[in-house]
Order: sequence, then C-alpha cells, then structure tokens
Amino acid sequence: MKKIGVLTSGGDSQGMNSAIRSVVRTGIARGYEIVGIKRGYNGLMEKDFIPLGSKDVSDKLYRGGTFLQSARSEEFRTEEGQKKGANNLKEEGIEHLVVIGGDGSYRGAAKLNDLGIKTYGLPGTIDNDLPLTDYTIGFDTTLNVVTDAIGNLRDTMSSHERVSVIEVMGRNSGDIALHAGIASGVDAILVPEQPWDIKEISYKLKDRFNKGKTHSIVMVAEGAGNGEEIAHMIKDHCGLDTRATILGHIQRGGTPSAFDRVFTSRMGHEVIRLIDNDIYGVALGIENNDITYHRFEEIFEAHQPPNTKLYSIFGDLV
Ligand SMILES: Nc1ncnc2c1ncn2[C@@H]1O[C@H](COP(=O)(O)OP(=O)(O)O)[C@@H](O)[C@H]1O
Ligand SMILES: O=P(O)(O)OC[C@H]1O[C@](O)(COP(=O)(O)O)[C@@H](O)[C@@H]1O
Repeated sequence: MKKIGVLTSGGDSQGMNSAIRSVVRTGIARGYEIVGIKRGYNGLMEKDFIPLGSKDVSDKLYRGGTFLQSARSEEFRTEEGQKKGANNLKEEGIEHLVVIGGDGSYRGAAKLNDLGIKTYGLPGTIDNDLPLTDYTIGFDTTLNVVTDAIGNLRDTMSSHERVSVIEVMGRNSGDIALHAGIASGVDAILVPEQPWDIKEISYKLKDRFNKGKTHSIVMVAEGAGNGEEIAHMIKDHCGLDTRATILGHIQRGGTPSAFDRVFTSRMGHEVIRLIDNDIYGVALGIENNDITYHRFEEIFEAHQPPNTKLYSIFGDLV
C-alpha cells in the first residue's frame, strides 16, 4: 500500500488538526496508508513517525494547535539535514509528503521534492502572508480571537478614558491588523505596507476625545512597530492616557472557526486527488473560493501585493 507522510511545521495555526484529519480520512478512503511525522522537520530528522488511522484523528476537528506538534528545525535547514530527511522517508517507504506550514516550511518541502519525495504544501500560518492563496489556515480564527480581545479592551478603556494600543502578530504582513482592525472599528491601523504618521494620528485621536469620545483603539501590526513605543509616542504628542497591549501567542490558540474547518477539509481532500493524479511539487490555496494549486517555484517568485483597496476602505470608515 502506498504511504503518505504528513507533518506540521513552523508556527502552529488553528485548523492544522482539521487539515491532518482530512488528509488521513480521505487518504484511507482512497486506499493509502498515512504516517504522521511528529514535531515538524525535527521529527523527520529523528524518524519520529506514527501510523495514523481514522480513529487517531477523532476529536481533533475542533481543537486548536496541532496534535502532531510543530517546530522550527535548524538541522533541516542544512543540505545534509535535507538529504537525511529524504532518506528517512525513503527507508520508511513514504513516497508522498504533505507539509502544513508557512513560507519556510514550503522551502523545505521544495527541497525534499527535488530529492525525490513527492511533496505538497498546505498554507499553515495565521499571518496570511503566502502568495497565490486568498487565505491561510488559522487566519480567520485569529481574526476572531483578536476581535474578541478588542471587545474586552474597549470596555475598560472607555471606563478610564484611555487610548488602547494593540500590537498583533503577522511578521512582515499587516493582514491580521488590517482585517481585525476593520472588524473591530478601531481608530487607526498601522501596517508595514502603508506609511503612517504618529503625530497626525495622535492629533486626530485628541480631536475625537475633545468631541466627546471616551476611548480610542489603535491597532499596530508587529511588522509596523513596537506597541509600547507607539503608545509612548501618542502620549507624548497629545497627552492622552495610553496603554499598550501585546496580544502575543494568545492569537495562535482557540478552537478553529467554521471557515478554517471547512477550508482545511477541502484542501486535505484535494491533496489526495492530486496524489491520485500523480501531480506533485505543488502548494494548495484558496482563490475566489476554489481550491487551487501552484508549483512551489511559482509561489516563491510570486509577489503578494499589499491590500491597498481594503486599507482605503478603512480610511473612509474612520
Ligand atoms: N530556505 C529553507 N530551506 C530549507 N528549509 C527551510 C528553509 N527555511 C525554513 N526551512 C525549514 O522550515 C522550518 C519552518 O520555517 P519557518 O520560517 O520557521 O516557519 P514557516 O514555515 O511558518 O514560515 C524551519 O525551521 C526550517 O527547518
Ligand atoms: O512562536 P514564535 O516562534 O515566537 O514566532 C512568532 C511568529 O510566529 C507567527 O505567529 C507565525 O509565523 P509563521 O507561521 O511564519 O511561523 C508570527 O506571526 C510571529 O511573528
């Protein structure tokens, strides 16, 4: 029986479990044997392999994190590590490998593909920073986590007539800040893709307080600046009482949203179809609500344009 390996790599994201479940259940239904590789590429180095049956993925659909666990592996970054990984898979008779992770994980997957393992990438990152897919796994859930957290902050900020500066994740991408900021009706959004002027923002906030506002919320993407520093700058410019909140890893947890569960179920299913059709060396995504795939090289060369349209929509809403 043909064997398919599956691993989760890089930062975990809500929906990875649901993606694994879909690969396992669909793969078994099509007559494949599925092998889980623990702790990302670290587990690949150490042959930390477990057989995955249908029951092993019960009760996983609605859980955040990844039951296979994840890691960032230094050894696998080296050429020797990659050869060792490919050999470990070959020794185990694993011909196909599904890698659920972000850009770094995809680069590793492409190397394994060159070494004779038929590989597939699923976009597992909360950052939404992969090209040729409209969404990445966990992004939608993270937006809901951030939006809920802002609701709580709004209550206390309003009682104390304060400005809340909220720093969110996203590495070099402002997508979490932009989408969650619009969903939360914040007063300003600072993202790395757009210029911003803290003096101008501070004066606008002050003006709104003068007109009767009792609180303000400023959303900062981690790639745009440091939340604590920005809070101090605002206070210095306009004197308003300001507090910074760094949401941190709380954003990566929580039960996956219905969108993330359906999206990952569809992608797991599509991976098995690609395997059946001997298509490999590709990563999957969702574009205009269709599950699509592109060669790794195409993804590495593609540029993800900044979402200027959404940013300008926000500009008209504040
Ligand atoms: N250029 C690369 N070549 C081979 N493997 C890589 C490369 N970049 C990253 N990796 C592997 O993928 C892992 C995850 O990558 P990382 O960038 O940390 O997260 P993500 O996949 O979420 O972007 C790394 O720890 C490393 O083992
Ligand atoms: O959990 P770590 O290793 O501290 O990394 C934090 C980073 O991971 C992320 O949560 C997700 O990034 P990746 O999916 O690229 O790993 C980023 O938003 C954040 O900058």
